[in-house]
Amino acid sequence: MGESSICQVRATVMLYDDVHKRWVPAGSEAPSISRVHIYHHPGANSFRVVGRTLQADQQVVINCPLVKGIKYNQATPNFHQWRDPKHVWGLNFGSLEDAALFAHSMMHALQAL
Ligand SMILES: CC(=O)N[C@@H](Cc1ccccc1Cl)C(=O)N1CCC[C@]12C=C[C@@H]1CC[C@@H](C(=O)N3CCC[C@@H]4C=C[C@H]5CC[C@@H](C(=O)O)N5C(=O)[C@H]43)N1C2=O
Repeated sequence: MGESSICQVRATVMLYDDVHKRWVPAGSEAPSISRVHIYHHPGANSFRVVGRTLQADQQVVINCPLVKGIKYNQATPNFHQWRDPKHVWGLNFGSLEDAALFAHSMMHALQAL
């Protein structure tokens, strides 16, 4: 039994560049919409956020394990963010519905850990 997707949304995945104090698109230079999933591995009871660009190249722009205690910050209805040991991730959602769906699944995952 592998991983299954518990939600998929469209979002632009951003990383915060602490040096220059600005957000940069994850992956390539140009901001692009990605399909972002939260995958659940029932065996290990683990979750991770995986996003791939919608273009043909399907570049993986985020592959972030979720660990217990992560604070998920809904900075605005459309822009949510969280920290991992090395990065600050930001998701600019394609719609408010996607934002709400992702937040719901994220909160579920964080409670299940
Ligand atoms: C304690 C802690 O870690 N605090 C973190 C947040 C946090 C809290 C709790 C748990 C986890 C975390 Cl992560 C923190 O405050 N962080 C994380 C790194 C960046 C930031 C620091 C300073 C700047 C000031 C402004 C603010 C900001 O970035 N935005 C405002 C709200 C939405 C607004 C929306 C979109 C992005 C797209 C580009 C830019 C723009 O709109 O042009 N932008 C924005 O400007 C966005 N900041 C942050 O969020």
